[in-house]
Amino acid sequence: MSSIEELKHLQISLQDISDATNDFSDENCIGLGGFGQVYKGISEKYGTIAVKRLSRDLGEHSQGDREFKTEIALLSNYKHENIVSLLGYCDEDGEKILVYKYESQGSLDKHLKSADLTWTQRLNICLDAARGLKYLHHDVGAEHRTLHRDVKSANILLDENWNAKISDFGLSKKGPNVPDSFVSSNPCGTKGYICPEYETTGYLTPKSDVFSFGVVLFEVLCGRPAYAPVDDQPFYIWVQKSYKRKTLNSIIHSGLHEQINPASLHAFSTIAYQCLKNGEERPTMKEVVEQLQKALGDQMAPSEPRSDDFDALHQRQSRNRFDSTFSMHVVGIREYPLEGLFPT
Ligand SMILES: Nc1ncnc2c1ncn2[C@@H]1O[C@H](COP(=O)(O)OP(=O)(O)OP(=O)(O)O)[C@@H](O)[C@H]1O
Ligand SMILES: [Mg+2]
Repeated sequence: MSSIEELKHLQISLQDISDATNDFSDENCIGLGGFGQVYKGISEKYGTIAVKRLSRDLGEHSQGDREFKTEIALLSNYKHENIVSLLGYCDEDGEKILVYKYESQGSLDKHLKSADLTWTQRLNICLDAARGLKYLHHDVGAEHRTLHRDVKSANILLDENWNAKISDFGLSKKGPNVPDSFVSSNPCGTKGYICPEYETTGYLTPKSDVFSFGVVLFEVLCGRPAYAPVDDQPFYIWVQKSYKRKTLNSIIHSGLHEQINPASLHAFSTIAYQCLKNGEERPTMKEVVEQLQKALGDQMAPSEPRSDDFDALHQRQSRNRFDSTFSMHVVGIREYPLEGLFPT
């Protein structure tokens, strides 16, 4: 883990950020999150940027301050096409600001309902995001292995070509040899996406991210956000019931009916459903990537007939469905405090 001293080269002056955002003008404000306001800016050096300004009332040593330091420390270590790029940061005059490459299509949650976003585009977005998470869980090397802890469609950003990138690492946990399971004392995650066992036990594992990602997959399929309950029940319970009753046809985004190849829908919904199972039974992100690749391949295959009656096909295919169980090696319950990532 880099110390803040080693990251000095990432510093951007407050003056440069202020110039780029028209002195943080309201017209430049593009969003508001838990960290504070987000502004679009144009910088001579970096081009179009997104500027996250920590709310002053979150203050020093607050959760926001910890998230600020975690985000810088983590993102400076990651280089992957499906992970958002941190260009720099500013810690000056009591301001704490993160500067990212601007992703022109914004976050995935804003596009869920869009009739213009095709099934193939949706599949590619999910596959990109899954590759980003797979990188964090498996590919980055033991030393930098990371649980994201706040996987949701608002934290998946889209560039001008609809390539997806995982963002918002502030809540992430990492450390040398992050264990497969630990108890978190910090509040984390977002309602609608948090796995049920975390709410009751406080346990976090890579499978917690997998659960949240499964929720995102169903958001993409149904074209609605998971933070809103449906029929007085959490979104994930609603989709689980529909999957089990084989009535998915009635809950998928109406604009997708005509486009989805039934085999693709089968592969996609099956892996999404597996992600929502109990911790041990959920797939790894590696397996999620493989199944999404299959869903994309099935969609591109020209010979498959389109069918409006996916549920009938699902009933036939479900006998052969992807149903392996995945074991997880639990090495113990440990706490990785975020303090200490940086010298104080
Ligand atoms: N790099 C970026 N490029 C373009 N838009 C961005 C970028 N980063 C953030 N945004 C926009 O700003 C909004 C707010 O982002 P932010 O991450 O602060 O909040 P959030 O994701 O809604 O919630 P949380 O605080 O839990 O992450 C996003 O939904 C997105 O639309
Ligand atoms: Mg966010």
